[in-house]
Amino acid sequence: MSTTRNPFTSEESPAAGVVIEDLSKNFGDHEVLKHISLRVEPGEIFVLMGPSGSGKSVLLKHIVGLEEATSGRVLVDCRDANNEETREKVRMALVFQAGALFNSMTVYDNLALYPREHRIATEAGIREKVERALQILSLEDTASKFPSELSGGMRKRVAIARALVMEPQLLLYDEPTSELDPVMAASISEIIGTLRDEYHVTSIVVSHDRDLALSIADRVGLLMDGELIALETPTEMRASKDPRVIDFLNPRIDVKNPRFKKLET
Ligand SMILES: Nc1ncnc2c1ncn2[C@@H]1O[C@H](COP(=O)(O)OP(=O)(O)OP(=O)(O)O)[C@@H](O)[C@H]1O
Repeated sequence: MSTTRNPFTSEESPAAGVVIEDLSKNFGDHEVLKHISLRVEPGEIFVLMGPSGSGKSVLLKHIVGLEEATSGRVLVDCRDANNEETREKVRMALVFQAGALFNSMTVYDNLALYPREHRIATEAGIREKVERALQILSLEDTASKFPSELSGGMRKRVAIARALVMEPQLLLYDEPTSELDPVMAASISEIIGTLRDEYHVTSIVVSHDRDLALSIADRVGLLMDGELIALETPTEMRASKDPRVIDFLNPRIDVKNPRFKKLET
């Protein structure tokens, strides 16, 4: 089993793997996920892509135990994802689309919130962890600022720093580069890559960002209409002959025949 070199202490802790076995999910008679099977290895960066509404967020929710499978199962670090004990035993951190920071608290207090609530260290120990996380993400100057005073890209970095303070075995990102300019998006991708390379955190990233997926992923999964139609390395995906993969990665803009008109008729 690969291990996570904890960035905050000398302690070693196992990076968590994820196993999804024949997972299906229905909401009423809407089949949102259809017989999904995949493994994310400890220390891997797995990027899940797919068109809007294809089921990416629902799949992520199954991994963090927020949705229950209609059939099949999800294991995190060999434990049932829906089991309450799994959330206590496996340190999972989720970086949300909008960052989900508390606007009434400084950046420092946002980062210190989890370790304070869970009494995982003394105040001096918490300071050390928070300062280390801010340093990893080059955010040292923002500690006393409020989230509203930061740019969108900085807020995303703060959200990642806050997740790091939890010393996660599994980091899940939901659209980490959405609403960012291409340079900022590239820097967030680099950070995700660095965390894998230096600390061997397992990362699952839901993203529409083709550049992110093809540059930092170990493997990419492509969901379409609830089906996992491709599960490949970026090199394999670039060379794919599947027209659905080619179309998704290289969308053509056809002003004479716009897609939304097709949807209306
Ligand atoms: N709680 C729910 N009840 C009913 N339907 C739901 C629920 N959650 C999601 N869905 C439906 O499941 C489908 C997949 O939704 P999901 O949010 O996973 O898509 P997505 O791929 O993450 O899309 P986007 O890229 O736009 O975020 C959608 O049709 C959505 O309406």
